[in-house]
Formats: sequence, C-alpha cells, structure tokens
Amino acid sequence: MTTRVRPSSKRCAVIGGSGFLGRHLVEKLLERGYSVAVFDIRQSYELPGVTFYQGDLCDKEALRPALKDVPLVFHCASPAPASDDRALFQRVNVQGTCTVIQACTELGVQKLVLTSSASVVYEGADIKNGTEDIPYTAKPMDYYTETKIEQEKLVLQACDKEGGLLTVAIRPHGIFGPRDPQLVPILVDTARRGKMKFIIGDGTNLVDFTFVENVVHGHILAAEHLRPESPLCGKPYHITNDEPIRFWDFMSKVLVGLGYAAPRYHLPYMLVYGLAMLLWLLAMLLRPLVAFKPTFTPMRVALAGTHHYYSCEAAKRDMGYKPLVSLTEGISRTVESYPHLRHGAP
Ligand SMILES: NC(=O)C1=CN([C@@H]2O[C@H](COP(=O)(O)OP(=O)(O)OC[C@H]3O[C@@H](n4cnc5c(N)ncnc54)[C@H](O)[C@@H]3O)[C@@H](O)[C@H]2O)C=CC1
Ligand SMILES: CC(C)CCC[C@@H](C)[C@H]1CC[C@H]2C3=C(CC[C@]12C)[C@@]1(C)CCC(=O)C[C@@H]1CC3
Repeated sequence: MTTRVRPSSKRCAVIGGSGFLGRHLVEKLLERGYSVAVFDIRQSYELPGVTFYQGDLCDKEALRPALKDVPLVFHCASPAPASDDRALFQRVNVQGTCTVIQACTELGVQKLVLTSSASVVYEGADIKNGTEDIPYTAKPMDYYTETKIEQEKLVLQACDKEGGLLTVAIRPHGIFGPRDPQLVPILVDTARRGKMKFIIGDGTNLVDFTFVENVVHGHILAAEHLRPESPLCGKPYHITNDEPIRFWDFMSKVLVGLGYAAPRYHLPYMLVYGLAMLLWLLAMLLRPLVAFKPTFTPMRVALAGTHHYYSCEAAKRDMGYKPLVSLTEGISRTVESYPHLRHGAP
C-alpha cells in the first residue's frame, strides 16, 4: 500500500524559477517561510530551502518529481520574446502548458498560478486604463503573444471549483528590476550602438512599467486568495505599478541613470513603424541565407509609440493588491544594480 504524504501548505513549486521573475518569486517565497521546488531547463543559482529539478516542462515524467506532494504551483516559464521562434513558442507555451496542467491534475496539485501577460489584448492600438474584460486580440503582433493567449486560455479553462485544480492568471506588463535580462540590456546595447537618439512619435504616450517585486507580490497574493469560493477562480488579473509613465520618460530615466544621453530628436511614428515592417519582411525573406534580427521590430516600435496601460482595480478589490515599490524607487534600485552596464564601464 502506498501512503500519500499530505502536502504542506507552505510548500510550492516554481516552473521557470531560474529566470528573472522566477528567481525574485523564489526569494520572496523563501522569505515568507515556503520551501520551494524549482523546475527549469537550466539551473542559474543555488539557495538554501530550494530544491532544483532540471528539465523541459514539455516532459511530464521530468516534471513529476518537482510537483509531487506540492499543493501550489507557479508557472512562469517561457522562451524569451526576442527568440521569435514560432515552433519553440508553440511547443513550450502551448503544448508544454497542457503538460503542466495534466501533471498538476494527476498529482493532485490544488492551485496553479500562471504568469500570463497584459499583451494578450494588445494589437498595436492605444489601450488606456485597460480592464480584464478587453477581448484577446485577434491580431497578435508576434508569435510570443499568439502563444501567450493560447496558454492563458488553457490554464483558465482548466479551473475546476468542484474539488479539482484551481487556476488564476497574472498579467504583468513591462517588468523591470535587478537581473532583468531583457529591457535594460537591450536598451543599453541600443544606446551603445548610437541608436537611442530618437523619440518615436510625439513622446507623450503613457505605458506601464512594473517593478519586479510588485509583480511577485501580485503572484503570492493571488495564490493565497485562490479558493473554490473566491472570485479569482479561472480569472486573469492585471498587476501594474499603478503609475503609468511616458514611455520615453522611463527610457530617459534609465539611460541617464546609467550615464547615457536621453533620446532627443523626434521621428514620425508611422514612418518608423513602416520601416520596421519592411526590415522585418526583409529579415524573413533572407532568413535561409543570413540571420539578422532587427532591433526595432514592429512590436517594439508599437510599444514605444502607443499608449498601453492597464487598470489593476480588480486585483485591488479581489486580493487586496497594492504596489509595494514606487516607480522612482524601482528605477533607482534597477539602475544601481547594473554597474557593468554604466556608460564607460569596461
Ligand atoms: N519580462 C516581462 O516584461 C514580462 C514577462 N512576462 C512573462 O513572465 C514570465 C517570466 O518572464 P521572465 O522572467 O522575464 O523571463 P526569463 O527568460 O528570465 O525566464 C523564463 C524562464 O523559463 C525557463 N524556460 C524556458 N523554456 C523552458 C522549458 N521548456 N522548460 C523549463 N523551463 C523553461 C527559462 O530557462 C527561464 O529561466 C514569462 O511567462 C513571460 O511570458 C509577462 C509580461 C511581461
Ligand atoms: C529599442 C527601443 C525602442 C526599445 C528598448 C526597450 C524594449 C526592449 C522594451 C520596452 C518595452 C518592453 C516590453 C517587453 C520586452 C522589452 C521591451 C520591448 C515585453 C514585450 C516582454 C514580454 C511581454 O509579455 C510584454 C512586454 C511589453 C513591454
């Protein structure tokens, strides 16, 4: 006879726990007294209280030991948006997420918290104070977004309030903070190549940038408020800093903080967007011959030149969310954490 260990409510697993958001989440969970199993395709650190399981989330047998006897699972793994690899996104974000759901169900996991993205409703047009009832976009701007939509639908539809797996999705936007491998490094690289002199559009467009610790806070609140009778079951929630900022002011603050010049000259949005489309088409056509990745993709240009900020009122109402770190504090902690990216650093 096999005896089933009753999962401790202070035990959880973080799929994607080696990544930027995942590691911040793991650190906060440890601080709050959880013991954590990290499942990731790579191991990027070691910490007391964390057990690492290295494997591909598409492989159910590899996932099983990490999720066994765990009541709560966070799924924040994804290929990087910049990889732009359709087959990889499809395999990991869609098929892999099906595998995660199956493994959770088979192993009796009680709660699954997915890291989705606010970009599931974004199609390049302005979004001002967007709420969670905006429909998924029918015209996703890249493969990453296309598969994040599928992924979110799968997880939310799997919610079973009658004693089965409970699910909720967190939709962050523009996460930044120490150890981010994407936003600040791409920005600095672009500046070092002399390409951050221009403001796309009139520079007044407001967007959300969200400090990583606020995103973590939203995930933990969601997990702790997810119960069969709570409104969270099967729902998505925006988690933001609740301080929309002009896209180009944010970029300038980070650049100037690191010793680079702020962008100054304006370029018409439609001109840059048109050029980005042309470059993207060219890159597609030349792909079999030469691999080149334009910095200014249509998605990035759209994000840089339109309003895209979201309401986090639902998270405030249903889980008592409020941002813990202000934008000013978050930017200064981020800038300080990148001494190697400062202007003139060796
Ligand atoms: N960074 C951002 O601005 C935003 C991120 N998100 C979402 O947040 C989540 C975390 O993103 P980041 O921490 O920024 O990315 P990241 O790239 O730092 O972390 C993702 C982690 O997933 C792991 N992973 C990838 N494929 C895997 C596989 N097949 N099996 C196991 N592990 C795998 C990677 O090794 C990595 O450690 C993702 O789901 C992303 O879509 C959502 C909105 C904004
Ligand atoms: C070259 C410049 C015009 C822009 C440099 C900064 C960008 C790299 C970032 C600005 C907004 C960011 C963002 C994301 C990635 C990095 C940026 C484009 C996401 C696409 C990451 C994944 C998501 O789910 C949505 C994010 C929106 C904002």
